[in-house]
Amino acid sequence: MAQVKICGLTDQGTVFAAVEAGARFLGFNFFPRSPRFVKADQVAAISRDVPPGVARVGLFVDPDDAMLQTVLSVAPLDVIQLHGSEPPERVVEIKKTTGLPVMKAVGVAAAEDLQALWDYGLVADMLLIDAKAPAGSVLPGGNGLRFDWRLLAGVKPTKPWMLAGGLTPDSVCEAVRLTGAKMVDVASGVESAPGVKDADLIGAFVKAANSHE
Ligand SMILES: O=C(O)c1ccccc1N[C@@H]1O[C@H](COP(=O)(O)O)[C@@H](O)[C@H]1O
Repeated sequence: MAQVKICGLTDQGTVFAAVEAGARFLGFNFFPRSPRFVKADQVAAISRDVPPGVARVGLFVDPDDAMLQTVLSVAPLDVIQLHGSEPPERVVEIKKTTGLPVMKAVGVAAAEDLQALWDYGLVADMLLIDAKAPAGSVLPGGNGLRFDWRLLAGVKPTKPWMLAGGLTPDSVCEAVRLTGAKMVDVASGVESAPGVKDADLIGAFVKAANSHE
């Protein structure tokens, strides 16, 4: 059984669908170039009735302090997800300036990429292990790409971590089995078109993530 984060929610209906399905993390994407981008005031409106125990995660890509302050002055967030090339010192700064826990994304394509898990494990509160975006991609994540999950065999990060990258209702159970992930994150795998979440797929994803012992 793995806890689920549904990332890239933009409307009340799918926030409700994710909560109803049992998602424990709701992701709101503040990267302007993403098809899942959502404005802070919209997040404030659609996340108002989120029950206790469900964390609202703000996804940022190399944000400056002004951007973080602007968003946080409007949108109620519980966790900051950093999905850019923020170095460890910047993770420390953002934790300090926002006062929120930070989940740092680490892109993995090969065994050598795993070193970053130890580096960021020293400073971040949580880690997000995602497929590394191909060079030249517009999006550093959310591309529906997976990595070779066998790379994580025997790897025990020092901080709580989520598995991400190309997960779908059909693949998430196998991903959890192979990696031992206790938390999983999905964006494109529960959409009917880029940026358009599908309540049935969200339900199927959470059910599949929970079906592994
Ligand atoms: O979803 C996006 O548009 C996005 C944009 C920029 C950075 C990260 C993004 N999404 C994150 O990427 C992973 C995997 O997504 P997918 O399931 O493969 O589509 C996930 O952690 C999202 O939070």
